[in-house]
This record gives sequence, C-alpha cells and structure tokens, in this order.
Amino acid sequence: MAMGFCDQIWADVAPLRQAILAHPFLTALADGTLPRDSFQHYIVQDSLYLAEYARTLAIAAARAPSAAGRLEFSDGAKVAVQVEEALHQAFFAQFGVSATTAQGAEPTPSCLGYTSYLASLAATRSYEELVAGILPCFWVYWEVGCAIKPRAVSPNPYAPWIETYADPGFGAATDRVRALVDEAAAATTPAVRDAMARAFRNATRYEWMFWDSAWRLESWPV
Ligand SMILES: Cc1ncc(CO)c(N)n1
Repeated sequence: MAMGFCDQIWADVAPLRQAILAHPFLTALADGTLPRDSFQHYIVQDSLYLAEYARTLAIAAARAPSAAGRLEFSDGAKVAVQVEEALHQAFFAQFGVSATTAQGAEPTPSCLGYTSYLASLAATRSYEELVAGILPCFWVYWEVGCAIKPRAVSPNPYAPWIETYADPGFGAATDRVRALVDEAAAATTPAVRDAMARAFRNATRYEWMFWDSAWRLESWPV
C-alpha cells in the first residue's frame, strides 16, 4: 500500500525533526539544566503563541467541511486557551514571571512570524493548506514529548511541560488531526497537496525557530 499523505510529509521533514530533537534547548530541558531565563522567555512567548493559535484553530473549525473537523478544531481552540491559562500561569508562578512582565510582553520576530504565517494561511489560503500548517504544532510536540520523557532526569523542574506533551490524550488528538489532514489531501488535487506539503514544512521550520529563539533570548534587532 502506498504511503499515506501525512506519513509522506512527515518523512520529508525528517532532517528538520532531527534538528529539533537535537536542539540544545530541548536537550537541556530534558536534563534539567535549561537556564531559567530561556524557559521564562519560552513560556511568555508560548503564552502569546497559544492565544493566536487558538484563533487560527477557531477559523479552521469554521471552515471544516465535516462535523468531525468542526468538533476537533473547536475543541483544540478551547484546549489551547486552557493550556495558556492553566499550565502557563502555573509556570509563571514557579519561574518568577510577574504579571506585569507577562502582560507587557510583545511577541518576538519568531513568535510573530509563526502566528502571522498561520493567520495568513487562514486568511488567504485553502482549508487544506490551513490544516496542513496547523498539524506540526500537534505532531512535533507529541514527538518531542515522547522523545524527552524517557531521558528526562527526575526530579526535573520542567516535568509538567514534558507530561503535557507526552500525554496519550495529546497523542490521540494528534492522530485525529492527522486523519483530518489525510482526508483533506485525499479529496483534493496534486497542486493543492504540494501547497499543503509546503505549509507543513514551513510550520515545522517555525517550530525549530521558536525553541531556538528562546534559547538565544531573541528580541527585535531595532
Ligand atoms: C510554539 C508551539 N508549538 C506547539 C505547541 C503545542 O501546543 C505549543 N504549545 N507551542
């Protein structure tokens, strides 16, 4: 049997996934040595990211051709807001991010680049491209969570983060979104499938950039 569409685009980004799994931010997170300022940077930016990601998921829900898609993406939009409010607020307290710092934070170039890219797919591209661009956020984090969990030291200050993304429930959500992307790919043309593969690749690149930007404490150059 031929390889499914998602299996194909996943295999195509194997070098990007290797670069993600080998990134010093994630190796340091697993062994508990990640500098506190890098994690603070990450968690503040991720909170901004999730607020925008939730909006993009809500647009995907509105545009999904099937009830399964409308349910999945509207539920995803809700969970993204909940994670932003629960997990991140707990981390703000644990890692000493004040309410003023969190509320006054502006998105970095990498964060704004990623959220704006997804918003542009939602605004001006097909439903198929949009859902392909949405998928790495699920799938890359599920792969990272599963890869890091067995090598994480215990105790680890970042354990709740690792548990969130290695959770079988998150894996199941990833599988369902993947099935929706496969369904969209099967029903469209080769040209749209190529565009889907590009959206998937670009979003995966932004996933690497997001961790790298936290590692480097990225800010605006001017
Ligand atoms: C940047 C980014 N990508 C994916 C996830 C997973 O939800 C997240 N929290 N943040």
